[in-house]
Amino acid sequence: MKEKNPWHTPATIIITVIGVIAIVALVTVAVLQNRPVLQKYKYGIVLDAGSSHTALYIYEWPAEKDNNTGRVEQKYSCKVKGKGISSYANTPEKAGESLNECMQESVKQVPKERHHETPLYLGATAGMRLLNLENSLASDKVFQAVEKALQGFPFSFQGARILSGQEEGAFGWVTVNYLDDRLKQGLETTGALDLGGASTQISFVSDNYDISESPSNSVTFRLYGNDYNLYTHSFLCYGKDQALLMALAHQTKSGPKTIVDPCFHPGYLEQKQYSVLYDSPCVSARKPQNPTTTFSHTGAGNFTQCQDVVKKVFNFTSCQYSRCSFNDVFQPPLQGTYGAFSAYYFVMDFLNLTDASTPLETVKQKLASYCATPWNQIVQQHPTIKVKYLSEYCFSGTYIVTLLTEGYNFTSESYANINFIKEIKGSDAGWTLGYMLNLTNMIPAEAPDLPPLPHAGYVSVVTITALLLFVLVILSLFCFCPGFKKQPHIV
Ligand SMILES: Nc1ncnc2c1ncn2[C@@H]1O[C@H](COP(=O)(O)OP(=O)(O)O)[C@@H](O)[C@H]1O
Ligand SMILES: [Ca+2]
Repeated sequence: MKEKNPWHTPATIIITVIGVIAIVALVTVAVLQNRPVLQKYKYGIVLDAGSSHTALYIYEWPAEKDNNTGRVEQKYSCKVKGKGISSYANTPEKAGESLNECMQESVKQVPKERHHETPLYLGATAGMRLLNLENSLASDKVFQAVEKALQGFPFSFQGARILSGQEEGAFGWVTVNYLDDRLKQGLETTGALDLGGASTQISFVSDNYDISESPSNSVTFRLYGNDYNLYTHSFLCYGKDQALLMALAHQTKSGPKTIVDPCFHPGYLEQKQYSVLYDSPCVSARKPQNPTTTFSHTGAGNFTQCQDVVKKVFNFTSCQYSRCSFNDVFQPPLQGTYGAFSAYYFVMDFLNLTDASTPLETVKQKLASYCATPWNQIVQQHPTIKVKYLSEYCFSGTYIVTLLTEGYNFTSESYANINFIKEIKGSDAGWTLGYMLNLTNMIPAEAPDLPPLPHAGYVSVVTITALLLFVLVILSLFCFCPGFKKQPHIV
C-alpha cells in the first residue's frame, strides 16, 4: 500500500494557505502603515546680496520633518543679472528692479499653495558694509528699494539686512558641516574659508582656542546636543576685488602715468582711472596728492614679485595677542580639514589647482608659469571667459596662496587639508543655507528623538516574527495533534 504523505492532508494544506495569507497580510500592513505619507515639501528662499552680484537660492525639505531629521536641500538657484546691489547707490530703484527676473522665476519654482508660508530673506555682505560705512543714507535707500520690490511677491518676506562678518563666517561653517552630515552625527567638524570680492572669512573649531583672549572672534552653538566653540573672523577689504585695489594703490602711491604690475600677464595693457581705484573706503586713505586722471596698467607676469606686492596689503608686524593671522587679529592654531569656497573655488578651478593632492610647491610653480604666460596667448586659449576675470586670475591665484600661507599660516603640510569646493551634495557652499536653517530654527539644540527602529528594520522584524510564529504553529500541530503524526507503516 502506498504510504500517504501526512503533509498532503486537507488540514495541512488549509493551514498552510491561511498561514501564508496571514504573513502576506501582516507584512503588507507593516510596509504600508509605516511608510512615510506622500512627501510634501516646504520651501525657503534666501537672496545673497554679495559685493559683486546677487544670487537667489530656493531650499526644499520634507514638510513633516522640518524640525529634526529632514535634510534641507538646494532646489534651485538664480544669478541676478548685473552687479551687486551696492553698485546701485546712485539709482536705488534699479537695485530693486534687478531682482525681479529671479523672483518671478521663484514664483514658478515654488508650488502655489506654499507661496504664502515660504520665508524670503535677503542678506547683504561686504559690498553693503562698505557702502554703509561710506554713505549710510545711500545704503538705507538701497535697502528700501530692495524691500519694496521683494514685498511685491507672494512669499512671506522676513526682511533685508546686512550680515555681520561673524554671521557670514559662522553660517558658512554651519552650511558645510550640515551638508556633510557632521553636525547631526557629532563628527569632527571642518573649517570654512570663504573668499568674496570685498571681504573674506575664516571659521574653524580649535581645541586650543581660549575665548577670553579674543571674545569677539567667538561664536558658540549648541546643535543636535553638541556644544561648538567656533573661532571666526571676517576681514573687510580682503575679498579679492578690494585686495586688488589695495595692491594697485600700493603701486601707484606716487601717481605715476604707467605701472608695470607683476600680477598681470606680460603684454597686458589697459588704461585705468585713478578715480575708480580710490573709490572705496579700503583705499581712500592712500590717495596720492596729485593723481593724473588715468594710468596705463601694464603686466610683467612675475609670481614672486607679485607675492611681494600682495604681502604689502597685510600688516604682519603688530600683534597684541599670543598669536595672530595679520592686521593684529588673533587666530588660534589651525586644526583639521577646511572647505574653501566661493572665489577660492572659482579661481583655483580655473587654474586647475583644486585637486587636494597637489602639493603647495607645485601650486606655486604652476602659478608662476601661468602668470608668465603672455596675455595674447591667454586670451586666445580662453575665448569664452570674461576678459576682466581672465586678466585677474594671476593676481587672484597669487592672492589666495599668500592669504592662506602668509596670512592664515597654512604650511606645505596643512595646505593639503584644504578642499576647494563649489557645492556639497548638490547644494552650494556659502552662508545662505546656514542663515536660513538658523532663522527657521531648523537645527535643534538637542538631538531629536529618533524612532527606535528605521523603517526597513521595522519591516524585517515583523516579517521574521511572522515566519517564526507560522513555523511554531506548524511544529506544534505536528507534535501535539495525533492526525498530523506519521501513520505506522502497515505491512
Ligand atoms: N567665474 C568666476 N571667476 C572668478 N571670480 C569669480 C567668478 N564668479 C564669481 N567670482 C568672484 O567671486 C567673488 C564673489 O564675491 P561676492 O560674494 O560678490 O562678494 P562678498 O562676499 O565680498 O560680498 C567676486 O570677487 C567675484 O568676482
Ligand atoms: Ca559672498
